[in-house]
Amino acid sequence: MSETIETDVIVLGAGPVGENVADRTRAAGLDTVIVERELVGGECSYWACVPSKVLLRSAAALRDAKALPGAAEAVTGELDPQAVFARRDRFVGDWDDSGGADWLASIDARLLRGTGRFDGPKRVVVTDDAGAETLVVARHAVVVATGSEPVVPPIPGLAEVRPWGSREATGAHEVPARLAVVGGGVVAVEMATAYAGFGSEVTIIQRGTLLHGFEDFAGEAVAAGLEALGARVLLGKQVARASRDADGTVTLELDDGTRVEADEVLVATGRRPRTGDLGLETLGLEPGAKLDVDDSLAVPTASGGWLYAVGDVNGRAPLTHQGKYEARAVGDGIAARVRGDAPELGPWGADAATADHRAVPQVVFSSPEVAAVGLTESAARAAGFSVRAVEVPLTSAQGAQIHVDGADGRAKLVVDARDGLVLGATFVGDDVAELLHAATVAIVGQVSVRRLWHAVPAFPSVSEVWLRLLEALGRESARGADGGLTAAAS
Ligand SMILES: Cc1cc2nc3c(=O)[nH]c(=O)nc-3n(C[C@H](O)[C@H](O)[C@H](O)COP(=O)(O)OP(=O)(O)OC[C@H]3O[C@@H](n4cnc5c(N)ncnc54)[C@H](O)[C@@H]3O)c2cc1C
Ligand SMILES: NC(=O)c1ccc[n+]([C@@H]2O[C@H](COP(=O)([O-])OP(=O)(O)OC[C@H]3O[C@@H](n4cnc5c(N)ncnc54)[C@H](O)[C@@H]3O)[C@@H](O)[C@H]2O)c1
Repeated sequence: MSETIETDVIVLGAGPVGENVADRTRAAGLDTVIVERELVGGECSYWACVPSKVLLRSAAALRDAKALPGAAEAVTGELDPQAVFARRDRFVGDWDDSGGADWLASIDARLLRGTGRFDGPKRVVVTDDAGAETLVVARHAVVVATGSEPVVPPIPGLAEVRPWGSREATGAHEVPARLAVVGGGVVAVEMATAYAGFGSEVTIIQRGTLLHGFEDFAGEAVAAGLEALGARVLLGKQVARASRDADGTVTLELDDGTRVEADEVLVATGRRPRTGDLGLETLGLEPGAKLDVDDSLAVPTASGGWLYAVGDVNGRAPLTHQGKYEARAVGDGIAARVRGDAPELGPWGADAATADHRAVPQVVFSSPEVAAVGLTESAARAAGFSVRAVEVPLTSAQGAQIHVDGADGRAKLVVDARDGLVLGATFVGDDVAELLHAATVAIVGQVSVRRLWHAVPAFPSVSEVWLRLLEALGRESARGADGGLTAAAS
């Protein structure tokens, strides 16, 4: 061991979540060492959220312009993928993390570059690229924020065709003429949308339906949207085997005998927590498994309350914004304990990640977009709520018709019939992302539909769809403690 460092808090992983932990612990004056083996900023900044959204944005803007008389006539050329890739390169800083490292330096967090591994409680050994080892010992806490890694299913021949993962799809500099996409989750539909927008001949192969876990109409609309972009959508089919010819063509044989040929194949079949090589066995925990946490983000099985896990690695809500929310809670909670104060850990307390269970917002930047928060109708019923659910077309708000010609889409509100509180909302349509936060505020703020009648959406904004949803619940929902819904619940 070349060196031993003592510090108040160790943060393992400098993705968006680890960075936010360090931000809070440093704000509280705690000495903080943050360990990163790749790029400060993590998956999200360089290979996930940011580049994927940049790849999607230009084609979406072009589609909108082409759907608007007056603007359409001004569009005289086609999308230029190379210009989009150049814009993406700018957003990811050409995969240079000096900006992130400078920011860590500016808050006086100590960045240790290398791979961190536990060597017993509160002890992490960091090995740098040259093999030099540093032992870091935490006085108070270790926060694991090592993210997740893609899973490639054991389909015969698949690994041998050298498939793309999300890194290759978000980092590409060329557009394959034909792209096959295996999977039907968020990565699959967003990347299928992006490459269809670039002019690739896209085939998406999914064993079930698209966007499982969202309201059914979301996946159905996205499947129709992909077909409208020229993609082939094969649902209820599995890839049985894969091979690549000498000329580079990949052939996927499906379980029903269908053959799909492509120049590249993107495997987007989910991710697992990155805990396989963290030395968890030295803590009596299982390597490779997600780190289960309580609402203070502590790993309860580790004695002494010094071990925390935030972001993708705990498997609660693997999204950047939700991980950053957990990071703020855990950083402040650790600081409170060190000061000798009791952290606020009750539901909706400052140091508790309550929203992970009740109000996780997510936007899928497909065409149409999908924006959802809270429970779907079926999840609410499964959880035992007495449910009232209503759906309206997005174009019932005139703002949606003005926004773009040929507008389409749906909005759905799921309400607890016993007290009129909002349990969940889903919006599908062009540019619906910005509708979502109002629904998140309604759920977290425990605003009843009775009170929502007084939240008047501006005319002619797309937000008027909220009024249409209330009208679908009925004017009687403006009265009574339960919003008048009990009688109408099923
Ligand atoms: C294609 C794609 C698009 C996505 N788009 C969105 C989106 O639009 N919105 C959204 O909210 N979410 C999106 N996500 C999910 C989002 O990327 C993750 O939720 C987010 O990156 C999780 O942050 P994290 O800090 O927990 O993990 P990561 O971003 O994975 O960061 C973990 C960091 O820890 C480091 N690390 C791991 N092990 C060690 C170790 N032993 N020692 C030292 N360092 C280590 C890694 O190098 C990495 O930098 C997307 C994901 C993908 C794949
Ligand atoms: N806009 C966003 O918020 C955004 C964008 C991209 C990714 N993400 C997050 O990143 C994470 C990873 O996304 P993802 O799409 O890779 O995972 P996912 O879990 O959302 O979807 C995985 C898909 O792969 C399919 N699948 C799994 N095993 C398979 C097999 N053996 N054969 C065929 N299909 C199989 C599943 O049915 C599912 O459709 C998710 O947590 C997601 O929410 C978020």
